[in-house]
Amino acid sequence: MRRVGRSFFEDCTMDQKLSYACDPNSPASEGYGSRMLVASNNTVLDWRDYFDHHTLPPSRRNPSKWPHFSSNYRKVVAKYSDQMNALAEKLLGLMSESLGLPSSCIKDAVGEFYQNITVSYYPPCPQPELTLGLQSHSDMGAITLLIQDDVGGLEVWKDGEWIFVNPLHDGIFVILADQTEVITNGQYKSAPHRAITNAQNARLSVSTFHDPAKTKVLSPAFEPPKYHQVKYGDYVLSWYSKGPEGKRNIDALLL
Ligand SMILES: O=C(O)CCC(=O)C(=O)O
Ligand SMILES: [Fe+2]
Repeated sequence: MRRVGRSFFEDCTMDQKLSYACDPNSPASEGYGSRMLVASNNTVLDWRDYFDHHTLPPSRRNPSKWPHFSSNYRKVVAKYSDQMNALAEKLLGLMSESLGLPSSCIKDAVGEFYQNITVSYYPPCPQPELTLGLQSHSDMGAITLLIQDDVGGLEVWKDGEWIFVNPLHDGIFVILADQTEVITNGQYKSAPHRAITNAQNARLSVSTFHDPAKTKVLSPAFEPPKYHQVKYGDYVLSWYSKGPEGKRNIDALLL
């Protein structure tokens, strides 16, 4: 997956990339784009190019919208999507059991996965201290599975400081997202994270997001609830209108 992702960003001409351009006016639209996140005061521009693939449910999967320049690109993305889907479901099952719930509990609360695969490409940045690759945020959905190359740049906010995530070549980094925090009533917390840049090396990461349907209503599976119930589509709209900074969107749901 890393190899085909890298080939798109490094071997294709700008015209080839732009032939798959996403719609810049529609959040999370499928295709190639730059700098998705802009801070609410419009000042922060992320130092990032990306390609977003809509991969699940099967009705959203249309490989003709994915690059064809590398011969097996579409096959690799489809297979990777299926494998990440199975892993995400398994992990949510183990988390449910760890809380004394039936193993299907969190997955049932999320419903059918809406899965997006985003390949992020961070070119070397001449002045890395002036910008971020991707500003601080927590992911909106249920669970994100991330792989990165050996350059490194992902940081997670823990105990009041940013912790650098050492790249593990064969490791998959699990990032819990906001709806898992709601469903587990805060027993599992979503993790604020960001990507920093560096002046020397381009960096690649692949995030596979597993989200509820926009129509799904999420609420805590435990009493007394600590979070308001929320329709996922409303949550996404508010995330994009207020900006992602840190965890302020999920904090707004606290009772
Ligand atoms: O590039 C990374 O390591 C982080 C990517 C990320 O957080 C995201 O795509 O939501
Ligand atoms: Fe993220």
